[in-house]
Formats: sequence, structure tokens, C-alpha cells
Amino acid sequence: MSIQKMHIDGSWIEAKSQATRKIINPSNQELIATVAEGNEEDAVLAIRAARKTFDQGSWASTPANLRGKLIYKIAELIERDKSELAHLETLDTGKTLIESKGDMEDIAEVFRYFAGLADKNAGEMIESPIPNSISKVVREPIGVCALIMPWNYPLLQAAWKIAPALAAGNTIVMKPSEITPLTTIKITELIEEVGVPKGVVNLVLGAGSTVGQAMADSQLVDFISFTGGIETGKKIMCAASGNVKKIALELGGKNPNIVFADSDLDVAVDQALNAVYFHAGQVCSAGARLLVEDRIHDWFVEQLVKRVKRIKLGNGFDQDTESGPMISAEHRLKVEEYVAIGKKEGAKLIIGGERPKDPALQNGFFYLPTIFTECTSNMRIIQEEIFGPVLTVERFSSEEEVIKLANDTIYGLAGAVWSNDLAKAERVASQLRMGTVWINDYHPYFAQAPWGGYKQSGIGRELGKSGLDEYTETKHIYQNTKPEPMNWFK
Ligand SMILES: NC(=O)c1ccc[n+]([C@@H]2O[C@H](COP(=O)([O-])OP(=O)(O)OC[C@H]3O[C@@H](n4cnc5c(N)ncnc54)[C@H](O)[C@@H]3O)[C@@H](O)[C@H]2O)c1
Ligand SMILES: C[N+](C)(C)CC=O
Repeated sequence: MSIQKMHIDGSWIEAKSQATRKIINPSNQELIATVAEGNEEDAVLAIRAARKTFDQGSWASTPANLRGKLIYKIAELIERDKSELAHLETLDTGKTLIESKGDMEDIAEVFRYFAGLADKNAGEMIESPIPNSISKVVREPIGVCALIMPWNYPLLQAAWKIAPALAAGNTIVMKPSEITPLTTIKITELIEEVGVPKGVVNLVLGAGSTVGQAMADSQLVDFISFTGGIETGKKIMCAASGNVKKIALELGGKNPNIVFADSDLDVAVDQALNAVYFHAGQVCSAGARLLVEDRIHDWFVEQLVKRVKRIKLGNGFDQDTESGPMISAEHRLKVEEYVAIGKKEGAKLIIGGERPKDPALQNGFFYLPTIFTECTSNMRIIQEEIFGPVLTVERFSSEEEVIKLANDTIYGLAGAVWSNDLAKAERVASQLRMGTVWINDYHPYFAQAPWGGYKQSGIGRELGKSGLDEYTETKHIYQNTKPEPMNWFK
């Protein structure tokens, strides 16, 4: 199997140390690729290339509509190669092929959206309060952007960063998760194919503790956009202080899915399953915390259990698979530890809580969909992100109580409210301290709407117009049209 390489200053290269990493399919642990394993030295080379290219200036001064056209062409190549990309994403993450195909549609749309926005962010004229003056605000690229991505949506999370960074005229150094690099390598090929100039997009492969940390530490990087876990986010924030680089952090969540008794209950049951078990719960916005109104609690849980028993785990390429594996052996262990904690804390395990016994699943990192009831908000399984197929259920009996419960974590990424009383649903939504709230739905996100977290779920926003603004500096240019001496100093 040939070694897949990094892309630095327009060349495809192996790691300076010649190190490599084996990439495995989490559904069966088969070897799917061998990739270059960079370290700090390679990160520095890539950062220097991005710095030199930015400072030389031709990319930032390329007319925004031409940058937009190139970004649009990337979207077209994603459409052209979407089957191959989806195949790679399923191999790498274990998610079902249908999910990966959906991701590729979303990714192409993100490139189209930012392509369209590229030449519509010139800035604005200001009504200057000073006579004989012109005041305008312009948006300029920040400079060298370091983009660090997680493993759960490898290319989608990369796309949310690459497209706006290029639209705004920055140069970039990107690092996918070391365990899921394949689609990011492939999109770098597509970016090269459309003719983005060399040095604008650089790809370094390797671990977070080496490559990622070097990117966060570098004095040559102006902005770091990170998606991943809260503890890594804190390290990046500390490192960024070294040269006061700007940061955007998209971190974890512990997202409440609130069901009132007056909702359309069959839909709410169905969507509660989707909210938490989609991609085996490895979704930042997973509805892992179900809050159910007391008087429907027992019926609701009964319906969930009936459906959970039927969830079909398997290889993402099998047509009847509904949910794939955990990403790695380590991650499954973490989920198992949380299940043990939940039992110790007194939550009632009513289904799952173990690995599947199906012989066909023994080589993958599978874990059964799990439900805990009798949960209370002081429990760690309520407060901490498990990031697996584990649903916790809490009861509530009033609007005030559920708002308090839902907000009672350090996170603030997303949440949902189910009710046919839309005034009530709106009242509750307005009180939730979260970046996204869905009413009578769960999970929709799209290029046009901003995404990000309140509280410790993050800093900044991706997607939408604010997702482009993150990649710009704001400059006020003031012109005196009738300069005269002030005669302040005699
Ligand atoms: N808010 C969102 O939109 C969003 C989206 C997807 C995932 N997530 C979060 O991501 C997490 C899961 O992803 P993960 O396990 O890959 O997260 P992680 O924090 O372990 O790793 C994310 C990335 O950071 C790198 N990294 C690790 N240590 C680093 C360091 N010291 N310096 C710089 N980079 C470093 C990793 O190599 C990887 O590329 C979950 O918490 C999930 O909620 C959030
Ligand atoms: C942001 N999102 C929902 C696509 C992936 C979160 O893990």
C-alpha cells in the first residue's frame, strides 16, 4: 500500500522523519491506508510556507470574485467525486454510507455558499460625525489560519473552515484528526486540481500533541480555528496567548432534548432516537439528555426501548446497517467507563450497557444503544459529554423546572423543544443558553445559519455570514477630505 502524503508549499511530501501511521476501519480493524506521520518539524515547514505565501500578497489581493469562482469549482469537483469521498469517509469513521453521502452533499453546499459570499463582504460606509471626512469599514483577511479538525465529521468540519478561510483571502495550514485523514487528503488534491496557488493550502498529518500543538504555539500563525474536545480547546487557548492569536473554538455539548406532553409524541419518540443514536452518538450536538414531562415519562421510555431493541448495528457499507461502531478501542473504553459511572451514581440502566454479542461485530468497536432512567442533574453522566450511544432520561413537571435543568451544565451547544403549544416552545427556546435551538425537530444545520456554542461549548461561529467574518480583520479607514492645521501646539 503506498504512503499517502502531506501537502506543503505545493509539493506532496513524506514526513521529514519518514514516520508513517496505519489507518484502520473501526468496523473491522482492517488496514485501509498508510499515511505520512508528520511532527513539529513538518508543521513548521507548512506554517512557513503559508506565512511566505500570505506575506507575498497575491492571494489576498486576488479579486474576491475570482477566489469565489475557484471555491465554486471545488464544490463542482466534490460533486464529481462524491461517491469516492463518501466511500473514504465511511471507511475511515465507520458511519453509514448514506450518512457519508449526506455529508458530501452538505460539504458541496458549504463551498457553494462561501463561493457566493466571497465578493459580498467588502465592508460598509459609515456616517462620519466629523464634517469633511469619509469613513469606511473594510474586511481584510487575517493572515495564516491554522485549521484543526476532529474525527467524527472529518471532511464536513474541514469544509466549514477551508471554504470561508479561502473566500476571505487567507492562507491555511490544516490538520485533520490523525485517525481520519483520508477525505482531507483527497480534498487537498481537489483544491490543487482547481488551481489554488501553491502555498495557499497546506496539509500536515500527525498527532495533536505534536503537529497540533506546534500550530497552536506558532508565532507565525494569526488565527486558529479548532473543532474538538473541551480539554484540547483549553490547551489551544493557552498556547494561542503566546502571540495573542485569534481563536475560534467549536467544542463539545451535553444537549437537552425537551419533550412536553402536548407534543406529537410518535414523532418525538422517533426523533429522540435519531437525536442521540445518529452516528452512534458521536455527534457534538447529540440529544443525549432527554428531558420528558412527568406524566408521559413511562409511556415515552417504553416506546423508546421497543425501538432501541431493533437498532441494527453493522458495517457502514451494509445496506441494512442503521448505526456504526465507536471510532476506536480507546473511545469505546471511555463510553464503557461512563456507563459504569452511571450505574454507580444510581441511574437505572434499562437497556444496552454492553458490547453486542453478535459474532459478526466482534472485530469492530461496537457498543449497544443504551438508556439510563432515574437520572438527576448532579450525576456525571448528565454533566459530562459521553460522545457515544448513551441516552440519559430525566423528568420534569413545569416550564420553569425544565429550563433550569436544561441550562444546568457547563455546555451550551444545542437543544430541542417538542410541543404543539408554539408560544410555550418559543418561550422555552428563548431561555435556553445554547447556540442552536430546534423546535419540533432535531439536528438540522445548513450553510446559511450560524453554528457554535454558548458557555464552554465554544467561542465564535462557523457557517452563515458570521462564519466568513471569523476569517477577517475589521479595519476602519478614515479620510479627512479638507485637511487643515489644528494649531494646538503654538
Ligand atoms: N462544536 C462542534 O461543532 C463540534 C463538531 C464536531 C466535534 N466536536 C467535538 O469534538 C470532540 C471529538 O473530537 P476529537 O476526539 O477528535 O477531539 P480532540 O480534542 O481529541 O481532537 C481534535 C483535534 O485536535 C487535535 N489535538 C489534540 N491535542 C492537541 C493539542 N494539544 N494541540 C492542538 N491540537 C490538538 C487532534 O489531533 C484532532 O485533530 C467532541 O468533544 C465533540 O463534541 C465539536
Ligand atoms: C456540527 N455537526 C453537527 C455537523 C457535527 C458535530 O459533531
